[in-house]
Amino acid sequence: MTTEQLVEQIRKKKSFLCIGLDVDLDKIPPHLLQEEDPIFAFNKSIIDATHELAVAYKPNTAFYEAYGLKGWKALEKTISYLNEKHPEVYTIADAKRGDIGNTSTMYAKAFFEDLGFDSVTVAPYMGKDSVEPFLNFKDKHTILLALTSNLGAYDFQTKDLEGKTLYTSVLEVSKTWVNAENLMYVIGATKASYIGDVRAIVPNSFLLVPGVGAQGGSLTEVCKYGLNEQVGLLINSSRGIIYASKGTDFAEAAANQAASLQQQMESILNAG
Ligand SMILES: O=c1ccn([C@@H]2O[C@H](COP(=O)(O)O)[C@@H](O)[C@H]2O)c(=O)[nH]1
Repeated sequence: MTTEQLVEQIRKKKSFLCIGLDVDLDKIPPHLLQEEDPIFAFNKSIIDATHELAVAYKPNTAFYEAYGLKGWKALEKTISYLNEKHPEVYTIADAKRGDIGNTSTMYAKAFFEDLGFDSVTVAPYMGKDSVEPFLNFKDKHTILLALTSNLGAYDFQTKDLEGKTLYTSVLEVSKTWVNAENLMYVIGATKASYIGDVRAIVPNSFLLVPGVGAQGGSLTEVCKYGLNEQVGLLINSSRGIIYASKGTDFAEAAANQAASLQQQMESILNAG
């Protein structure tokens, strides 16, 4: 999907919500465990109930890899379902990959060609040649970890490196790479006070912002400095939406949580 198509969806739905499909078999409604594929059954119900409220879905691959072959099959079924039934939604494989060039090329093929995701999250630590293979794919986005939502972000990302912080270098240097227009960045919602600085370096890029809901980040704070002319934000919530109820009403409860965030987003967009 192109950035323009994503922006069109955001304007149409008045939403920049991304729903995280982080499926944990210990947390889904027990009645689904009798299904042949409980992970897919859960995802399908959540997607069907929320697709008009969200513009993106983000399965975190760890939650599928943890279940071996049946987890990977559920991931394949989920992305196929999204691409076939809801082709207008944007898809993110939250896989946090990145390796030497030829290996990165294989990661990119796995997520973009085999599975058919629109984007994949990538760690910048191994530098330019580890990221550029992802950037070579037309109409696909590479979402670079810049300033993450967890506490450990302060261990390295905010540390000074030759007069600037490490995450600032990630933003500045990555902007110079070939096909940099295919980059987006992960900025944690818990780091809202840094978003003005981020926008000073990447005013036009999309930011994937996890950390609202279960991690305590504030949508309003993120939007204050994060919005740009194309909206430029995808706000992710996973547990706060998909585990709103463990009963038979789980999909409806998820839709209510998603609707609450979508309404806040609509008000913010109308006010801007
Ligand atoms: O900095 C980051 C990068 C990725 N994540 C991922 O986003 C979701 C957040 O889930 P919640 O349940 O809404 O907290 C999850 O998949 C994380 O691995 C992040 O939180 N922070």
